[in-house]
Amino acid sequence: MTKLSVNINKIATLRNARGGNNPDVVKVALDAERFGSQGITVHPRPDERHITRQDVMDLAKVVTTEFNIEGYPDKRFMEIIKTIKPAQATLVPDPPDAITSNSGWDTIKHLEMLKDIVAELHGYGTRVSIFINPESKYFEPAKQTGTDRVELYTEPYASQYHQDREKAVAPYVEVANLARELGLGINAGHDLDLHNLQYLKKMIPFLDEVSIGHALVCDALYYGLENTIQMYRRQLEM
Ligand SMILES: CC(=O)[C@@H](O)[C@H](O)COP(=O)(O)O
Ligand SMILES: NCC(=O)COP(=O)(O)O
Repeated sequence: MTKLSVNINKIATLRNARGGNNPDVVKVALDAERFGSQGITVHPRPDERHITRQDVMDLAKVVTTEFNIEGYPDKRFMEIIKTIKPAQATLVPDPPDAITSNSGWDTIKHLEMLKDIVAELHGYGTRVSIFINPESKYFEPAKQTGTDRVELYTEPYASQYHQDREKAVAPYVEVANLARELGLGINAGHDLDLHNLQYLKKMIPFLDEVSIGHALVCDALYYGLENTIQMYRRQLEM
């Protein structure tokens, strides 16, 4: 079964726009779980443009599904993980000023650093996932880091989907099979939506988890959060 983890970054974006507590990210997370989300994902970026460190502390007290925290493994991020010991930490190579995550790790170049980070996170009892581009050369080194899973960076798939979905998905099928041969768990995320999700799942039926935020929150403006979460869940169960 492929789990849906709802990324609530954009709920915090809306909240921060007015400086109050509306929408309340804790309430949205609890409601998302009640509506069928099988995990909650957040990405507390250094500039706190959306999810803040305090949000993460507050959510850690109440999230009952899998709590997945994404981020660049700097001192601030590692302190957050050490403090709350979430179910999963997803390492992304984002520079502080990145408008969004736009690439996976060069696991060849950063192998030794990632090995140390993965070992430290395992010491906290946290599963580790490493954000990765669909390029085969990065997968054996990813395995060498000791990571439990990789997260396939799916923006290139999403951006090509409408032009030629077979061509768009091909590299992902190739590296997903390689990851499985290596004994790596497989997550996927970035720009997945109600148009492209079902085909990705069909072509990679053994996906462990998808984390979806931006498109899902946008869809919820039209369909409501409960209906939207169930629409995404159905895409994974077809
Ligand atoms: C790692 C990834 O692809 C996304 O989870 C990322 O967290 C999106 O970040 P923004 O919500 O800041 O665009
Ligand atoms: N890891 C991907 C994620 O959490 C959400 O990405 P997006 O759906 O906001 O693009």
